[in-house]
Amino acid sequence: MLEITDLEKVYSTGDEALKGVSMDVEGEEVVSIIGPSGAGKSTLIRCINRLTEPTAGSIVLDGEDVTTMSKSELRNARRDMGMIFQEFNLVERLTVMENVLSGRVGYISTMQALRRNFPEEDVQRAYEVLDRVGVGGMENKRADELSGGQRQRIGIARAVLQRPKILLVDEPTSALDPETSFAVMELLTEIAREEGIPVLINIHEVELALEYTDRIVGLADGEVVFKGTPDEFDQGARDTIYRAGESREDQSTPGEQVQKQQSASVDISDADRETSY
Ligand SMILES: Nc1ncnc2c1ncn2[C@@H]1O[C@H](COP(=O)(O)OP(=O)(O)OP(=O)(O)O)[C@@H](O)[C@H]1O
Repeated sequence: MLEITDLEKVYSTGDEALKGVSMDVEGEEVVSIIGPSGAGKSTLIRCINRLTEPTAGSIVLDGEDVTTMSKSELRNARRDMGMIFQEFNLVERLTVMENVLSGRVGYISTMQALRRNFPEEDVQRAYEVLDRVGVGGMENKRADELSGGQRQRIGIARAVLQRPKILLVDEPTSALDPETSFAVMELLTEIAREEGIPVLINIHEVELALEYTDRIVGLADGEVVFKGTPDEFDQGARDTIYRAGESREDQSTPGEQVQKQQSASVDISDADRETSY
């Protein structure tokens, strides 16, 4: 279904975020990517739909290489990839229903989109999906009137309405309290099973990865250092992922780290791409 081979990403700042990552996601499995801060987890997820442009390697989704696609091919391919974000990426001043229906924008003409003229069946399904994710009855509320957990449910509903072939999830619980985090992970994995699609999740909290995912990929300093099931994830694996990252992080001086942060915030080429999704 999704096959990533020798993926590399070097940012314009010179940061080597991914150094030849290979992994795959099959069938209906839920795979988590874990690793210390700066390991390259977000970069990996975002390279898959080219929100971040990979430097080298291939990403094959359902037999098609995403890395070599033209803009219009990529637009079509993105319909197959439902993306769920850490900060929800909702349009705050729009209603819940408008936000959810934006998941269908890739399927209608520009004129229809401008008039927000969605087919009746999309609207009906939006009601059903909103009900399923636990926010039925909130269709006419503005997104900025909702709690974090409710917003993430809308984010999930929007991705599901897209009828994607895979869900890509970037730190879905980082902005949520622990109880809501468990509820959102449960919902996400249940929904994926109901829809019969695989999920790739970048997740900070190891405990959530162990509880809710079928397979774990451990990244440290841009490299895959662990692949296995939650049962195989022992203290040795934990040390490999987190100590490897720590010892490598320690190699740069505090001055170098500040410099890195400053240059990371001005990577215009990648920031631009974020807004064009
Ligand atoms: N836009 C950018 N420009 C330059 N460097 C970047 C950019 N985004 C990330 N990086 C660098 O790439 C490396 C990997 O970052 P990434 O955000 O992918 O890691 P992560 O594992 O998701 O970290 P976290 O868990 O803290 O979000 C880091 O060294 C980071 O500083």
